[in-house]
Amino acid sequence: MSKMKIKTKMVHGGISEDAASGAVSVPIYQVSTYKQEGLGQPKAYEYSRSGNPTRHALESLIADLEGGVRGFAFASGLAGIHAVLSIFKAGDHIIMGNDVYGSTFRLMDKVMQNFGLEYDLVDLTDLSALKKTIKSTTTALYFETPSNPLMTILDIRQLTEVAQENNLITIVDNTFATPYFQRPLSLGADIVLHSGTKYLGGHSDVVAGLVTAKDTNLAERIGFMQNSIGGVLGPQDSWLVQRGIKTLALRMEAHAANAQKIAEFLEKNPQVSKVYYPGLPTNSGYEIASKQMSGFGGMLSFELQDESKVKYFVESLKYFTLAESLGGVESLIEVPAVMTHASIPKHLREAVGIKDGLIRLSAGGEDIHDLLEDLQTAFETIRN
Ligand SMILES: Cc1ncc(COP(=O)(O)O)c(C=O)c1O
Ligand SMILES: N[C@@H](CCSC[C@H](N)C(=O)O)C(=O)O
Repeated sequence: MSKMKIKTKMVHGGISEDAASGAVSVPIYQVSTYKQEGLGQPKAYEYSRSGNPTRHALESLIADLEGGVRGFAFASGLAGIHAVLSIFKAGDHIIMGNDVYGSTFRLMDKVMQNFGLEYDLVDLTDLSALKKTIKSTTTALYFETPSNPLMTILDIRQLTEVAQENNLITIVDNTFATPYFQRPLSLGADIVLHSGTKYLGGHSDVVAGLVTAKDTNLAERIGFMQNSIGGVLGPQDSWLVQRGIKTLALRMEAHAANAQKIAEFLEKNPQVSKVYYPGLPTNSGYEIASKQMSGFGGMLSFELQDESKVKYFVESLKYFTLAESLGGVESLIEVPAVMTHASIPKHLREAVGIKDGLIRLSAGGEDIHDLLEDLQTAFETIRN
């Protein structure tokens, strides 16, 4: 039989039904502990932090989708990132993309550093900068592509080649692309992680993190940290994320189609000075994105010619809700410098190009005509 295609895997991948009852959705096992056969004889599960059938179904699904050996579900994306960073030890040096998500930076800078992890932020579009930063204690390379919020595209294949030559573990945050559009493990990465709060959940109703690894050694180390630190995803939320993933392919097509049209609309607008969307041929990441992604995603950012109008603009929209987060069926808009990336000091933010006036937008699944009309009205409002 031919291998299951990614779209089919979203519905039937991992553990997608209940063998005992025939239920076509995995039941919510709302339970903390499991009866043991005899002393020292647990069955498949012994305690729900260590393993829960509903969570396990989701974990097997993310592994299946990304091509990993085992998956892990956490109480948030950051809990997953924390567990992954915890597999390293004091004195290890990690190289991070210089425009990683603000709270990932904060976790590294304000938490992990206190436990002895060292890090450098590097512009990973510049391979020579990466090579110059690698030192004898460097153990890992960590990045997002597309990045939050500038949609910077990094060449996963090229970066993992450098990482492999230097025995570094490559960790990719695949939140923006999702496994529907991009699968970093197939391009040489070792660990892939997600804020499941975003496209995987897809309905702005759950906070979750998902991780998967390419080999059993890494998977065992992450699994040990998941159980030891304990930031696991509960059964209700595991079920919600699995349900979200069933429609991921359909939603991603809609998000990307809307984002492409919005980006083209913004690019033609004289009130806009710059648009960041990898699906625009004018974007510096367009060629690499076309090679390593099968779609450009639903996220984009832009700058207004007149930065003083940003507040007025984001507050005058009807369908774009002013809110942090992304990847839900409802369109969202936000200002990274004040909202999602406020945890990055201004000088670091500005050095990578996150200006105070940058606006980030998550294209939802609404009718594109309504979305464009809403934006057009806001542009007219700020012009008057
Ligand atoms: C790219 C990216 N990675 C990780 C996270 C962290 O995820 P969470 O909010 O689920 O902890 C976020 C957003 O919060 C994000 O945008
Ligand atoms: N206030 C939060 C930041 C949430 S950002 C959520 C999401 N990753 C996004 O980019 O929209 C914090 O301090 O962590």
